[in-house]
Amino acid sequence: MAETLLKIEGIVKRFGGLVALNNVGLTINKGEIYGLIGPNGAGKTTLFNVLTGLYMPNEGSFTFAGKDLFRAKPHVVVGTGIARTFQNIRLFAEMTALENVMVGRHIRSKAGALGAVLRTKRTREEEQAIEAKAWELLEYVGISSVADERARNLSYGHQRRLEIARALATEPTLLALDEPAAGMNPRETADLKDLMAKIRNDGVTILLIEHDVKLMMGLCDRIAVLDYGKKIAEGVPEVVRNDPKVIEAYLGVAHE
Ligand SMILES: Nc1ncnc2c1ncn2[C@@H]1O[C@H](COP(=O)(O)OP(=O)(O)OP(=O)(O)O)[C@@H](O)[C@H]1O
Repeated sequence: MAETLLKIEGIVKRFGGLVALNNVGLTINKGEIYGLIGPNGAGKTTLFNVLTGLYMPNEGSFTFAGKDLFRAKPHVVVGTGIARTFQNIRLFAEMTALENVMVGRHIRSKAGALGAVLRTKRTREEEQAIEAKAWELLEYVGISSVADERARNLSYGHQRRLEIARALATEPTLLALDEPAAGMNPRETADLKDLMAKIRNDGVTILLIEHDVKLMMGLCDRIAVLDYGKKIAEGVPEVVRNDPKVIEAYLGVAHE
């Protein structure tokens, strides 16, 4: 029996008169790669923003790992185990790759602000542990060779991986990736697919937005399709791919 990790029901998000999410419900099981597809403006990123506390939903319910996260603030969401990356890369451009990951890791640190100012032994030890973990994560995503480069000087593919490492630094149970393959060449996309499979095999559930239909069909366990803020289909890739509503709204001829 699949174990439910995330469950939303009846989520409504309005921007003035625009209903960006219209009564959306879905369940993500522990250990799966769950895909979200749909045309531009369908509400995919809005849903991510609701799930990570950046947007307050108007209606609905949201539980994660048994906790009520409806209208929870971003730091509460992260603390509960949801991490994300952004469609438009949001790294600290002037910091090194290593420092970027260390920032992500600080959320799990215990010494606190006073300890950081006083540079207590405990703080120093913790700082070393954070740095060691950051190195480990850079190795994990395959970019430790550029650990000391500033983020802004990294290639696009490396920046995407760095964002993933930074998100993983918060030790998430659910990793939400918003178009991680956007702008990547086929080689980088294939490598990214392997990385996502590895992350899932290591026990992290993945929620993924992507327009690369081939990638999604080959990687996801289940896929939901949004169109004009409504979920119009959900299921295993094979079923979603052949759903006439999905073909009409999104897949069309171009993706076949
Ligand atoms: N902060 C906001 N204020 C007003 N309208 C918004 C806001 N964010 C999103 N919208 C609107 O909500 C709708 C859904 O947008 P959203 O970005 O979630 O779509 P999407 O499916 O992620 O699209 P894309 O594939 O282009 O990223 C769009 O009509 C968009 O203009």
